Amino acid sequence: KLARMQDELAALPEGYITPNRPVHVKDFSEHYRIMSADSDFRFSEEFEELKHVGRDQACSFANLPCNRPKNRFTNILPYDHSRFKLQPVDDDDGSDYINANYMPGHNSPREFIVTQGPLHSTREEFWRMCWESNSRAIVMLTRCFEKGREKCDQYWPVDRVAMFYGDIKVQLIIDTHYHDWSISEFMVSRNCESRIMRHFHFTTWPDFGVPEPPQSLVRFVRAFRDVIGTDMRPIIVHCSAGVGRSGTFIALDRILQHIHKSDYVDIFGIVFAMRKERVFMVQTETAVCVHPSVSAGGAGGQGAPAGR
Ligand SMILES: CNC(=O)[C@H](Cc1ccc(NS(=O)(=O)O)cc1)NC(=O)[C@H](Cc1ccc(O)cc1)NC(=O)OC(C)(C)C
Repeated sequence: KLARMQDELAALPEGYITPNRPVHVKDFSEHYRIMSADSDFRFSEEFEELKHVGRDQACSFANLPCNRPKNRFTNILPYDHSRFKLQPVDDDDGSDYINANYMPGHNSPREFIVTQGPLHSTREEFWRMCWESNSRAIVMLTRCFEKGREKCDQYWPVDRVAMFYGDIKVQLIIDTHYHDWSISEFMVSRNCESRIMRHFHFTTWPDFGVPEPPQSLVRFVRAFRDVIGTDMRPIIVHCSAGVGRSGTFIALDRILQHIHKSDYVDIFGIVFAMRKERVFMVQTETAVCVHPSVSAGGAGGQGAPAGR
């Protein structure tokens, strides 16, 4: 069946971009060898085919004068059709706007909400999105400062003193530190209702770089998924722009779950689908190669918490 699918794909006319390119897991190492040969030549060719995917879609709300200051970067704007809409506040133009898009995952078409690292001026909107989406998990993939540049606001309390972000109260309950990440639990309250939200913070992934070793990211994704399971409430994912590291995290989460139940993997199709929802999802063609030995659980768990 897979061979017939691959023959049909190969027979498609020149220039037709196929949204799906399945590769059999047992062939993945050979596939990776071929694609990465000559300085990733075929990976670069395939990545180039994704360049324009989704780019014909409107970003009209992001470009409204009242919303422009809410965007961290001028070239990273949410598409209208998949943007998260905040509950509007009275007659406040733009009060439903945040730079964030719904994103499909392995378990559901709106499993994730991908967003930019909050600005100091948009931290209240960020917490409104956490509350109004009914999310119980935040994945953060950047540090607040990298190489002296602000990548993300310090939007959460660093000690047990409660912080208020608009009408939302956030109080740290517990935080556990590991070598490459920390996991915190917050009590989040609004209008006499309280919820527990978890914050999964991966701290060793440089912007435009790769985690070192890449296996640390695989371990983080597995630790995250071990805690979350298939909770159907949206998972909020952000880095600085909410495209490169966020897209790679979601792609890896999908791949690791998919290959537990299937004998093929379609990385191209996953990135193609994400780019229809948010611009530039996954920024470089050097995918984090998931060798079957890792997906079978060979990478080990979180290890003991690092010293504080
Ligand atoms: C290559 N860098 C960028 O495109 C960043 C946005 C960005 C994308 C991805 C990431 N990595 S991440 O998604 O993993 O956080 C960080 C920052 N954009 C900016 O710095 C843009 C400039 C730019 C760069 C490249 C381009 O093609 C168009 C415009 N600058 C910019 O927005 O300047 C402000 C912050 C002063 C308003």
